[in-house]
Amino acid sequence: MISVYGRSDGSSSILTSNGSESRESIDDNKQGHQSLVEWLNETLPYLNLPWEASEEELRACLVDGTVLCNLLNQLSPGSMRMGGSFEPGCVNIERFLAAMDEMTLPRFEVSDLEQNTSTRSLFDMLDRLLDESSQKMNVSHVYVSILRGIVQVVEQRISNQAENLKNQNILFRVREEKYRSRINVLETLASGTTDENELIRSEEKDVLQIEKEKERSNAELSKLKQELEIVKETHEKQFLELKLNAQKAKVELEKQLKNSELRVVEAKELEKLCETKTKRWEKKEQTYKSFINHQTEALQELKATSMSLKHDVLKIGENYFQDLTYYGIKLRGVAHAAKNYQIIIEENRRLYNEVQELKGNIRVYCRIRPFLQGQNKKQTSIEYTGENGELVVANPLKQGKDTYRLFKFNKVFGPESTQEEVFLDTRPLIRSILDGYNVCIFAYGQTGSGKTYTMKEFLVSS
Ligand SMILES: Nc1ncnc2c1ncn2[C@@H]1O[C@H](COP(=O)(O)OP(=O)(O)OP(=O)(O)O)[C@@H](O)[C@H]1O
Repeated sequence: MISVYGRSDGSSSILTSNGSESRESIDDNKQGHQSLVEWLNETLPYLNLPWEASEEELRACLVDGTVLCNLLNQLSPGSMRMGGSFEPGCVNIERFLAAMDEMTLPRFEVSDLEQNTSTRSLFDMLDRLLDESSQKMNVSHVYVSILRGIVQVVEQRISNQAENLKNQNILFRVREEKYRSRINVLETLASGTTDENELIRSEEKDVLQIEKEKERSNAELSKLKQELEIVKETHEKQFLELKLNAQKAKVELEKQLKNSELRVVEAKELEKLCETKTKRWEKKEQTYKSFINHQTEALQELKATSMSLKHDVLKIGENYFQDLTYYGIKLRGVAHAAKNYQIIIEENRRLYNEVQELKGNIRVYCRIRPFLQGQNKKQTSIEYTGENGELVVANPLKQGKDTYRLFKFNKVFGPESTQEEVFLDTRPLIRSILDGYNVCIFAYGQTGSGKTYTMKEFLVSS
């Protein structure tokens, strides 16, 4: 919609459909609006319009045409033909237009205003007429702006009336369509009953189907009721079981609560024990720390001693090496001496065995056994034993020269001779055995003469 606003200088500004207008035109429009309000209050004091009255308030004031008529009567007394009071609505506007005719101002017909399509051109024409009249009749700009405002109010009112007429036309059309549809229904009802019968049959079929469905639904309902009862029983059983379980769980929970309380007490005791243990550990830690410090000090001392020992060991090693070299030299001398010693020993051995050979390779010794216990000591046959191995044996059974018989041995051991004495005389033969010479020692004599006794001791001693 495009609205035309009056101005104090007689010009007009155009407001676009989205309501945008230049800043300059808005300021001019405000000034014109305020001057219009001031003029209306001065002309008709009973209006008592507020200084910043909005355009809507201004329109509401002017909408019924009474204020327009009063204004025209005030500006041109006696121009309005009325008896002191105005009728509301279009009557006042018609009177206002008639007064304008008398004032030879251009006018318009109310019937033209009722047609909404030509309203815009009509008001454009009015605007132009107002411009022309203001130029021709030297009417003040204020007056022209008032008239323009009046025209705008009339425009608004007429547009509202046109909108109402449109709505009424739409309502009438809707009602007409309703009535037409009812008439069509009635015509179809009157046209024949066959369609109705078919409709009735189909309705009966529908009723039968509905009854069947009702029976099915009843059966399903009874089944559902039975299932519901079963479910109810099971739920009750489950509820009882849950109740029992809950009671058991409650008892168990109480037990667990008691156990937990006991555990809490135990935990507190443990906490106390832990505290005491931590104190002990702290004490032990302190003792260990002091011990470690002591040990570190001892270790440092040990390190120092080990260093001194190492120094001493090095010194000893040096001395040992010197001693070793010294003893090596000595050992070489000893080895040299040993070589000579071996030669001397060999020589000695050779000489020794030569002595043994000189003593005799075959030696015969005689040992006289002493009398055993229970033997008569007077019944001996030994008459004489010499130191050079001579032995004289007496035979009482023979007489003369044959009574005594002389035997010659390397040595004769008497009855009092000991085992050591016998061995000392045979020991050089044992050395000859060790020197690699072959030696044979055997005993000869009658039974019980002491061969085993002598040889045993000889073997043990050797
Ligand atoms: N010189 C001795 N001094 C003391 N007792 C001896 C001596 N020689 C032997 N006898 C004793 O004489 C007993 C007989 O000695 P032995 O058994 O050595 O004789 P024997 O010659 O070996 O006899 P046989 O040929 O029967 O074996 C033993 O009881 C032994 O102890």
